[in-house]
Amino acid sequence: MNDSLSQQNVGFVSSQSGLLLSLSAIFITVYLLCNRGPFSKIPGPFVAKFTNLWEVYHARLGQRYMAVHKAHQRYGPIIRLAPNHISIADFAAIPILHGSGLQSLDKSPYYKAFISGEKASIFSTVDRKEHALKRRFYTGTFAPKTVKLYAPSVLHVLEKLSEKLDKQVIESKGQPVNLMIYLNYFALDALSTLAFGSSLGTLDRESDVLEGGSSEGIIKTIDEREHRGAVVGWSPFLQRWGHYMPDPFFWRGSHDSNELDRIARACIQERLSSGSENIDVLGHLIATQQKQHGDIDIDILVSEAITVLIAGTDATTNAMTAAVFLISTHPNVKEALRRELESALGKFGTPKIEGQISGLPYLNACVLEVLRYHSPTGMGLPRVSQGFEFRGHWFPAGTDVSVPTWTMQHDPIVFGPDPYIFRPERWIEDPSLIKFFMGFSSGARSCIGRNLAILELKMIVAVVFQKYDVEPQLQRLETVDKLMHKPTDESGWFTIKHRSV
Ligand code: HEM
Repeated sequence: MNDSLSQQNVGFVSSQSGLLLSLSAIFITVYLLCNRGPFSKIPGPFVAKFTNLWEVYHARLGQRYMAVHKAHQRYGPIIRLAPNHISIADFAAIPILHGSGLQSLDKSPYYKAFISGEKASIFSTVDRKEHALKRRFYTGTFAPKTVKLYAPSVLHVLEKLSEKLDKQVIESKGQPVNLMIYLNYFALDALSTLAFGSSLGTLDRESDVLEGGSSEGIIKTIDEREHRGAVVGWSPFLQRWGHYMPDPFFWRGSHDSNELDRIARACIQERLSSGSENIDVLGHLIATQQKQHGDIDIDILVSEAITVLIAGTDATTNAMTAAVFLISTHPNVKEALRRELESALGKFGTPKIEGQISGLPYLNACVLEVLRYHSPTGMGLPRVSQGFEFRGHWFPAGTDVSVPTWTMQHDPIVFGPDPYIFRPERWIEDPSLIKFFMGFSSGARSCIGRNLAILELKMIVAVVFQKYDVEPQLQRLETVDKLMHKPTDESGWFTIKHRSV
């Protein structure tokens, strides 16, 4: 009896000391993480000191940009978002992170989550040298004077969109219409016309279901791929093992990607055998490949054409939807815009050539303000430090660093006391604000499609507000943050009628 009691005592004492040891180990680890290491003085959400799950969690909720913004408001301009990721809300950090040429930093391994298949694209490749080679492939493809040559193709798709909207005015009988889906069809058709040499024909069919693809359609496929990448990107564990997760969020949506690949390949093959010399993105890519390598590698052409389609469609659709929402809910802006458009295009007139709208200052200010206020790429774009000092902090090589785009585009020190107000006039009152515009990023990894994106945005805004009266269903623009910061589906519904004389 005494023996068993003393054995129990020994067991109790040893389990107590085990517990004590574990607690001490946890305490020491927490203490060391909080008080030692290069980032011990950098504040941030408490859990972010130990795990990248803080970022994964907010990305999965689709509100990461706002979580980062609130964290900056609470902890200051330099904060820790994960054990190895620091967010720097300071314009002075932009040239360090987003410099040109060899001054640029590698993209963070976050982007590996967007590699589909074997090869990384111009967007997803993280390595600077590999990227520089890919970027050379696009030399001149999206230069301002080249994009002007694409305008007739885009205007042709715009006419088709306008016909479909005319039909909707009659058929909807005043009930709300999903305008965002039509803008998405427009972006898909315009970009496939330019990049595949042949339109995906989504406006004609009023459907994004591809022949042989799943009934969910290509828009949902792109959206799911982006959201999945935007979540697993923050966690090397999920990048590797995510597709074994029971949650279908981590693996669905690959079927339509294969269909897109098949369609792009067929269009490109047809174009190559026809010998056509159309002036479009595909024509440029073929010519550059011949010049640089002397022959054609169809795998590269297919992969780049799909990259252009995916990179260009989603961001442009989001920006166009946000533009229609924001302008239609700001009557003063809408009236000022219509005055300018009418003086350039006549009453209810729509653009027939690009030159009619490219130089309109108020239209330009509206586009800049949409991209600032809504920020289609709201997140900080993560880069890998090569070792630099900033504001008294040392960021050793290998640290992930980013500048939070949405937060910076709402900085009251730069944009004045009303950064949360949609007010295009600010760009006309103070043209020097353009130095702080981050809509397309900057430096070596900035957007190659910005000239085309701006052209499409201006065309859509001109046609929608010259021809129609649109009214959103929601009172305010609701958004969700995936890879892109986008209007929710509900924000895309509008009633639409012709403008009365
Ligand atoms: C309003 C529309 C658009 C916005 C706001 C936008 C924004 C951006 C931003 C911020 C980046 C940098 C991404 C990063 O560093 O992670 C980027 C890159 C890129 N964009 Fe766009 N974009 C738009 C439209 C387009 C269009 C129309 C195209 C193609 C025709 C395009 C093609 C690309 C490509 C290929 C990259 C990767 C460039 C590189 O890494 O060298 N984008 N875009």
